[in-house]
Amino acid sequence: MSNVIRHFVTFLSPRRGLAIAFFLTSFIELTVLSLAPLSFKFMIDYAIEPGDRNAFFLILGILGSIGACGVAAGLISDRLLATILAEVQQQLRRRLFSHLQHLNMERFQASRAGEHVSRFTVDLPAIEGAMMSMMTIGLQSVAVVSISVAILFTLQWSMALLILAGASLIYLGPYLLSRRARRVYGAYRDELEAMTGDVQENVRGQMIIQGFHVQQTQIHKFEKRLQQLFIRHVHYNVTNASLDRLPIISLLLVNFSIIGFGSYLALLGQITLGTLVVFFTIYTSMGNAVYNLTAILPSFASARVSLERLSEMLTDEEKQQAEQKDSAALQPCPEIIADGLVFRYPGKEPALQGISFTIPAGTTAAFVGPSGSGKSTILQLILGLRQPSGGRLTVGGIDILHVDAESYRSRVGTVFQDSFLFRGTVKDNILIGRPDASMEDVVRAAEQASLHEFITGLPDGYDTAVLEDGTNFSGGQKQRIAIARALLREPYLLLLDEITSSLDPLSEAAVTHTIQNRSKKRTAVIISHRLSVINTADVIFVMNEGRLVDSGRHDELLRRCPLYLQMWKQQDEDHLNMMKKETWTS
Ligand SMILES: Nc1ncnc2c1ncn2[C@@H]1O[C@H](COP(=O)(O)OP(=O)(O)OP(=O)(O)O)[C@@H](O)[C@H]1O
Repeated sequence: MSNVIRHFVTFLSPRRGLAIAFFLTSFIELTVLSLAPLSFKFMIDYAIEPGDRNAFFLILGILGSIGACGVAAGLISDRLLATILAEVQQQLRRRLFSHLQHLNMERFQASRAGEHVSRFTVDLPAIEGAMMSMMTIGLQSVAVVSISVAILFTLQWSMALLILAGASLIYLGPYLLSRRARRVYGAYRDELEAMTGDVQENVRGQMIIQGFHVQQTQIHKFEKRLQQLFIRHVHYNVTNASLDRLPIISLLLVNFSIIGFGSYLALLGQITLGTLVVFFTIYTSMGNAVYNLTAILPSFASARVSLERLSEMLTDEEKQQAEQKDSAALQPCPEIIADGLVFRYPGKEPALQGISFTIPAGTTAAFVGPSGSGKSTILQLILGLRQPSGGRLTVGGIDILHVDAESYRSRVGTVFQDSFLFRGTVKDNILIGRPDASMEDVVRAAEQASLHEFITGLPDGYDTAVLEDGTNFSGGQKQRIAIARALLREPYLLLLDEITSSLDPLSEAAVTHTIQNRSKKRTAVIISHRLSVINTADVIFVMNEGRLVDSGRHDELLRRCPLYLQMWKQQDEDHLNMMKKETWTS
């Protein structure tokens, strides 16, 4: 609990002024609330018992004025709290989203589909709920209990002691249960997250699910997930109910003892009737306060689980400050040097096994090889999305291990195998390459990617809406938008991963021409299964099973590299077969 409160205090510190105003107004309200039971004593002992009407009206007037102050302070504190909580949520959402933008690829791939979304939809609201409880019920209950204890001890110590012991008993049960509750909440949350991930994956894969007509298999798989979730859900509800029930039982027991002991003291004449009424009233409000405190324990346990899940984000900024990065910007025509490069995906055999190569400044290099030979991995290492497990990789003299992603990638244009489009317009999607580019630059990039004519043929041209995942565009169109995006950046280093796989032969020829007709400032690295795209590259690296087996120009490799020759012949054969098929069908 103290850990949770410590975090909450950290969240409050940037808005210290608001927080102080809130605590001040709350203090006024709570003091009024806590002292309210004393009014009975004054009424009974100074007005009702002596039968003094003047004293009655005086006490009533004073009580009314104090009460009005309390209500006004309460209203102000509500408004302050609403602002504080909204600001804290806003800040946490901002930090979480920004943290998400800087997660490395390994972390993304190790996470489940629903994990990151549930940080926003489950964990942040849980933290807000607990903060709200702490600053309303928690604060109120602690104040009521402290003030009540002080009053009770000034009135009669033995009664006060008994009430204090009783109040501790009410709190004890839930406190002991809280560790188990945290475990149960965490397990339930994990299962809920897995279910969200399943639903997300199912929605994204609907085309395949319906295409293969495997809905029943999906329902069956989801049923299994629901069964696991059901067990966790029952545990969750039982724990919640126990956290509620235990204090009620303790409250009844303590009620019984206090009524007996208090009445006995009054019977012996050791306390006045007014004092007895005050004791009962204070005990009732104090019992309620303690009960309320126990009622917010589940939200604290839940917030603790959420804070643990967000711990990566909360420590992120400190880590970033600790890391020393090379913020040197990429120079034109960078030379790329790999020396004994090793890379291993977690829990797998090395995908790259000690690769060394040099891509001279301003040249076009191509990586070819069978599927799974490690080509895309090299590209991701050059881009700095992954860090080498061994060896050294420098781009334009910058060691990729210490590169500052922002300054380095600002001059790198990349087209990935999967040409992802964001919701927005075609223009927005191209502008991702360089948000401050002019419309002329956008059109030029689109022309270079053989896209301009297609866009101007659309009803809304560059302002045509792109739906989620770019579902209203074909694979080839998406790929050309992604190419325009990369070219718009005017990159010093161009990285292209299978960019022509979805293009028709005409677009392929046009795009290939654009890329090979490079500016003097650019180095390009191309991965392609289509050797026709890369046969004019300055240097071609042939990969097989994570190793570099040969390198050279197209003609040289055809003469001396059996694997390259085999791939070339295979491609020729495929091409001929395709031509024959087309002639036959036409
Ligand atoms: N995210 C990943 N997690 C684990 N292993 C991976 C991951 N990505 C690739 N691999 C493995 O690393 C090896 C190299 O993969 P890579 O994608 O670099 O090959 P590639 O030559 O680009 O293949 P392709 O031509 O089919 O795209 C393969 O054995 C692959 O299974």
